[in-house]
Amino acid sequence: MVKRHRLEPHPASLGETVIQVRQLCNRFGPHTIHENLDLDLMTGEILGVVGGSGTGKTVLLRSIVGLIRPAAGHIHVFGKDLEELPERERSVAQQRLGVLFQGGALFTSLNLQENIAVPLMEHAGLNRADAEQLARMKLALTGLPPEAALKYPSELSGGMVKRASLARALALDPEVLFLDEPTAGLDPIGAAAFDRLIVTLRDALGLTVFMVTHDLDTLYATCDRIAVLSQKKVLVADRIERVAAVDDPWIQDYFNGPRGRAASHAVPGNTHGQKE
Ligand SMILES: Nc1ncnc2c1ncn2[C@@H]1O[C@H](COP(=O)(O)OP(=O)(O)OP(=O)(O)O)[C@@H](O)[C@H]1O
Repeated sequence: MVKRHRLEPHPASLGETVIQVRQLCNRFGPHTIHENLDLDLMTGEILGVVGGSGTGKTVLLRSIVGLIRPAAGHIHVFGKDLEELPERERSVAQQRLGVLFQGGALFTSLNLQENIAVPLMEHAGLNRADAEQLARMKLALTGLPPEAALKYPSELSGGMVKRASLARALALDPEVLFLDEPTAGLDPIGAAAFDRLIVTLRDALGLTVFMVTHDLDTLYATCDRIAVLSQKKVLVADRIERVAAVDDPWIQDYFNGPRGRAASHAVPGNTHGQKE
């Protein structure tokens, strides 16, 4: 088994609230997904968002970035409610948010540098030559070799697609990065490398990261705090050892089941999960 050691914790104490979700309600027809959900995302942190399948993690992500209109509640991004902003200002605020969607969402008919050049031409007004040059720099930032720039998504491994998708999420120099299941489908070595990349980029670029994941190793290796979605709200949002101690059946199964204990044992000096 590949052990994924916890990376250096973020040196700075948690900053200000960059995203504030209050009393959020999301419904699809008769189905209520979120009911009065509250959550804060602090500047500079990596927040892991976990919960059972269908608890609404992706819906929460999509609500925050403005892709789903909530039934009720408020989402303040950089201190402003995106819904209340005029179109132009909303678009500027949304460009400060980068999203790595589940599956990557690259255009299959474009090579990698063209994929990343698209938002640079559309939103930053760059000409094609400058956009593609900057696109190659973004690809390098995510650890891809120069020759990857001219490859098409179908020619790449899963890990390379993730990196290219990350490069596209970073195209417009966002301040907050949203990741939906970033390590899903990667082998343990590729997943561990992606964990390191996320922490390195957070530190180097001063990013704040909101990450939906089921990957316990990723949670232990990268996250400053974990938010657990359950019963239509955020049940708890705290440091992992405190979350794992919460007396809730899903939390106990998840963090203190065999896989949770194995992931926590991979962290040097961690005592959580060692008691039966
Ligand atoms: N556009 C939509 N229309 C109707 N229902 C939707 C829509 N998007 C999501 N849902 C429903 O909302 C619920 C939450 O979905 P979501 O994808 O957020 O769950 P999740 O917690 O991310 O799950 P998983 O861990 O399995 O990816 C699911 O029941 C899903 O079917």
